[in-house]
Amino acid sequence: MANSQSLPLCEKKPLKINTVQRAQEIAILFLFICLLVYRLLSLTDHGFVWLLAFLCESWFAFNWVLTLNVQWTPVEYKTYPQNLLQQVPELPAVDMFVATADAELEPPIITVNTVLSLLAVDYPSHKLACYVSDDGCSPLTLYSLIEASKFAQFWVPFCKKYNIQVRAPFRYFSGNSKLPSDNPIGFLQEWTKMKDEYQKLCQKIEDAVQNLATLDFSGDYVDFAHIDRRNHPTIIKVIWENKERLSNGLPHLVYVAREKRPNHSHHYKAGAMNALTRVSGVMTNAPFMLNVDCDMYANNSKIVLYAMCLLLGFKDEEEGAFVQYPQMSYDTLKDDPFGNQLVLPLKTIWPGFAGIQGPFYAGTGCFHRRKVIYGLSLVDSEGNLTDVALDKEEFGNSMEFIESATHILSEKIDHPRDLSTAVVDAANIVAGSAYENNTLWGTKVGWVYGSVTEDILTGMKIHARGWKSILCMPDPPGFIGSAPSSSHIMLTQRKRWVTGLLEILFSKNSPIFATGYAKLDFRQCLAYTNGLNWGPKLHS
Ligand SMILES: O=c1ccn([C@@H]2O[C@H](COP(=O)(O)OP(=O)(O)O[C@H]3O[C@H](CO)[C@@H](O)[C@H](O)[C@H]3O)[C@@H](O)[C@H]2O)c(=O)[nH]1
Ligand SMILES: [Mn+2]
Repeated sequence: MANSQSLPLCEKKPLKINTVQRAQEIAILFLFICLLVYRLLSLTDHGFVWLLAFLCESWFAFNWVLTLNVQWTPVEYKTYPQNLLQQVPELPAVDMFVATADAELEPPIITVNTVLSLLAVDYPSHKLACYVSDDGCSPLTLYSLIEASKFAQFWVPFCKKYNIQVRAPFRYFSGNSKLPSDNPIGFLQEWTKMKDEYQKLCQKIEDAVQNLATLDFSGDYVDFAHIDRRNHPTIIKVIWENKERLSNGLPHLVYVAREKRPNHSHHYKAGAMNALTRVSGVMTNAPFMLNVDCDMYANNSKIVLYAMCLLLGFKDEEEGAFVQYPQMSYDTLKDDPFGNQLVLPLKTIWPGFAGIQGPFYAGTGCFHRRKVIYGLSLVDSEGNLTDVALDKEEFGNSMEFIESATHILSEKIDHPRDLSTAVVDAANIVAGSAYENNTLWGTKVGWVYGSVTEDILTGMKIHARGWKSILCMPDPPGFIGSAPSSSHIMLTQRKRWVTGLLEILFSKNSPIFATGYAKLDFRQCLAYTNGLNWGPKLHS
């Protein structure tokens, strides 16, 4: 940890407020109130129509209050990675999760690019491990990752040597990235070689996609022969192990297809994240976990350093249960008719939430403290940290996992271990489909089940336990993902989001209860209510 005498790792600063705009907003609110009072006073004279108008205007006014609340105290965070490198000689380990679910809808080359961008971040490689969860249980995904790990042996040193910014090769070679202006000696030669190698990688993956039937189901792929993606045992493959623990080598890369059985609910992405949490727990047990969707590549090579500045830089850990990078998209349609760029939220909603109890968890581009995911609360009358009891009923039946979780909750740092057969066997057990039966996984521990917007629900429950969260908006942006490619796909996605959000608002998990009975800040409750109400607001 950084010592308190030293230079800061980060700062939280209020954003400048436009006073003219603020005055206008207050004036509008005042007019709303006058109008509502006038309606009320003259209700008896005009009857039903007046009442209807009163109700509509009240709804409008209520939404105005919600909007103002979010935008009232925006903040920004600044980070100082150079101070981190000077003052924290032993940087903490980070486990990085990438989730993919369907090799057809989410082409392996996209997942591969996300993985490559993570393997190449500026952070000591022996402190990183990348886990890919494949809910599609596809040999193509495994094959692509194996090939990508070979390419990474050249790509990662190349990126670090020339300080390349965008380390997802498909973006780097797409022509949007600038070549270094000073053109160092040998650069062009290496650049050309790298481009060739990347094209070969694409070709190999494309060939495999076209000729899946001819894939040789022996060796690494033997588990995939006659596989049924809805009914199969766990498959875990250590694709690359940084055995010598080289700080300038490649991070571990592990493929995980958790067990699926038709009579067991797999809880979609939340289930995948919980399985990866346990698998990584018994394998590397890093105190911090990053999770990204398979189509969200790291666009800024310093993402882990920034996040660590924010997670280690405040005296009170309570300041940050998680660090969230806003969601952004590339290749949106001209003029962005569907608002996929989410431009307005970047200016208002994200900094606004950050100024209350912290940004919501957006499901991707987020660094979590592992102990918070294990259910650690800040709610103790003496102000002490409290944790959920650590036993099989809560965490499941793996002694290896219980031991690793005990270390995390008691702040003990695990010694790095080899990813041996015994370790992989333990990981197989915790990725089993029945592992969570009669445990607290999905309720008090891990990602919360029961919502299609599990991210918002999981984040809100963390806030309700008294934690704050932190926004990280560096320039260039930390993560960029693909936007829905057609209006049809966009509408399906939006419908899913809107339904999920409304379900949370009207369930026992509603922020209204969480502010009454738990530690959700009242203004944060209003901010969540505003967000959960996004659908009806959009269309009213
Ligand atoms: O059974 C599943 C279903 C999905 N996923 C993965 O989850 C991610 C998100 O799913 P997607 O279908 O792409 O949903 P989006 O609407 O694009 O995602 C946004 O909304 C989701 C629900 O709120 C969040 O989980 C995401 O992080 C957020 O980016 C993808 O990487 C999927 O591969 C799984 O691993 N297993
Ligand atoms: Mn997606």
